[in-house]
Amino acid sequence: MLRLENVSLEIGEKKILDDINFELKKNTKLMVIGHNGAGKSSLAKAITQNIKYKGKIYFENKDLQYMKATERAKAIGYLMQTNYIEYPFTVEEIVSFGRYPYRKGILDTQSELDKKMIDSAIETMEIENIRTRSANFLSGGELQKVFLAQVLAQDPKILILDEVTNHLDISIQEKIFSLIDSWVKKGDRAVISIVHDLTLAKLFSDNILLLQKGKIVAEGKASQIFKEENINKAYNFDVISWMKKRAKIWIE
Ligand SMILES: Nc1ncnc2c1ncn2[C@@H]1O[C@H](COP(=O)(O)OP(=O)(O)OP(=O)(O)O)[C@@H](O)[C@H]1O
Repeated sequence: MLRLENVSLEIGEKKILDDINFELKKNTKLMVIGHNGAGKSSLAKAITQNIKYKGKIYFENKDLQYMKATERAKAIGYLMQTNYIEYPFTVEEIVSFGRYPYRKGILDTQSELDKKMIDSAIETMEIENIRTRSANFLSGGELQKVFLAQVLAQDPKILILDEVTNHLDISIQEKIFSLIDSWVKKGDRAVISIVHDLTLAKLFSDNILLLQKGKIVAEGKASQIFKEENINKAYNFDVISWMKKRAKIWIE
């Protein structure tokens, strides 16, 4: 579905992404993990064409660089790590922006399908109660749900979610990843989630990419990635002992 070939990115002297190669298959949930500054968000920006890179990125064998912006938006939906809105759009308006790739022009009216997708995204994210409210006065968690609803309304084939559970309380975190599970199960779709929470990565991934200083240092199922020799080295920290210690305090 998505293929990266020798993707590299340098800013000044610094190598941000270093010869990245991987393939994202249909019906897969891929999690990207790694230390702060490992290159996770830069990888998301390269895939979504928000940053210049060397190498090739293909969506269904089409070079993403040469796809029209609207075609790319139908292929890939991107929820950035930080989102803010300056103009006081309503929640419904923000969600409806997800449908722009399907309109003929800025003045084109919403189709029945647009309305259906907007309603469905609002219902899925359980934000009906704030539908007519201005986004300027929403809490961080509410705003995050609104942006996720927008990207669901966009109905892409691949979702790229950068720290999607930012601002969301623990009960919503579980819900969001279960929802992403169901979204992928609809078929012919895939998701790439960048997460810091290694428990979420273990629970909700089919595959994991472990990045360290812009390089993929391990790739595979959670059972392979969370081996001490991989994970402790990549974080330069005894991750496994720390995770065990954390888990232990909740077991009586
Ligand atoms: N436009 C830029 N100019 C200079 N350096 C940049 C730029 N964008 C990213 N970087 C650097 O590239 C490195 C990787 O950044 P990136 O945001 O991709 O990391 P990350 O793995 O997502 O980190 P975090 O977990 O902290 O969000 C960092 O050292 C960052 O400072």
